[in-house]
Amino acid sequence: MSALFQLEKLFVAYHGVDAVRGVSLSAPRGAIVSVIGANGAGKSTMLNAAMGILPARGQIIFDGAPIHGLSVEERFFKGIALVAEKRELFASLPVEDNLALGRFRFRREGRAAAHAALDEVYDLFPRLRERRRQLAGTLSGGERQMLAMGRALMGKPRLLMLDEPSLGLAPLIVREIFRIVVSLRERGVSILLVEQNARAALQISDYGYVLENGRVSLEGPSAALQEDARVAATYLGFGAHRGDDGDDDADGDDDAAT
Ligand SMILES: Nc1ncnc2c1ncn2[C@@H]1O[C@H](COP(=O)(O)OP(=O)(O)OP(=O)(O)O)[C@@H](O)[C@H]1O
Repeated sequence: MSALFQLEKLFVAYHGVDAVRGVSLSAPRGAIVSVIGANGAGKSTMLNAAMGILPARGQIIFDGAPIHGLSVEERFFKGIALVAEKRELFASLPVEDNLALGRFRFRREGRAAAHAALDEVYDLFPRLRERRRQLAGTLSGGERQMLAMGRALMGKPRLLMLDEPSLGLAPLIVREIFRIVVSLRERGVSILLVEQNARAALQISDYGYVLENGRVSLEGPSAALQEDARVAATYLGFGAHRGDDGDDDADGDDDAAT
C-alpha cells in the first residue's frame, strides 16, 4: 500500500523549544494509523503542524507531493481535514449550520452537492439528523464529537486526522465513534488517529506509533504493539508499571467533559 501521507523528520517548536523532535510517520491509503502517547508527548502539536496551523521543520508529504509551504486552506482543498481535540464548534448555531460551515469553501458547487454531502453525514451519524435544529452548545459530549467529525467530513477529505476523539466520553459512545471511524476506512478515507486511549486505538488501527517526549519510541502493526510488553505495561495498564495516563481504558470518564 503506498503512503497517502508522510511526515519526515518533523520538528515543531514553541518559543524555541522543540515539542516534536524528528518524527517520521507514514499513513497508507485506506488505513487507520494510530499515534498513542501520554499527556504532553507532542501528539496535538504534530497534528496541528501537519494541518499547517503551526510552523514546522522537516517534510510533510501528501499524495506524493510536499505540502510544507501550503496554507491550512490549501491543505484542506487537497483533501486533509483535522478534527481538533477541542472540537471547535459554534455553540450558538444549530447542528445543521455547523455542518454547512464545513462546506462553505465549496459554496460555488451549488445546493445539490451540499445536500448530498449533508445526507451522507446524516447517514453516518443518524443522531445528528435527529438533532439537526438543536444548538451545538446543548449537545452531549459524544454528539459534539460526532458533529465535529461530521463537519470535517462535509469537505470530503481523503485524510481525516482525529485528535483524541474519545476524550471525556463514556465507553459506549467511544465504541460508537470508533465503529464509525472503521466504517470511514471502509469508505476509503485514510485515518490518522491520535489517542491517549491506547487500547481502543490499537484495536481498530492497522499500524501504530508510540510518541514519547516528542519522539517516536516504538512503531509496528497494531496487533504487534498490543502484544508488546512495554506498550502493555505503560499504555494498556498491564504489568507492574503504568504510565502517567493511567486512565487509558476509557472506562473512567463521563460523557460531559467537552
Ligand atoms: N501553545 C503552546 N505554547 C507552549 N508550549 C506548548 C503549547 N502547546 C503545547 N505545548 C507544549 O508542547 C508539549 C506537547 O504538547 P501537546 O499538546 O502536543 O501534547 P499531547 O501529546 O497532544 O498531549 P495531550 O494529550 O495532553 O493534549 C507539551 O510539553 C506542552 O506543554
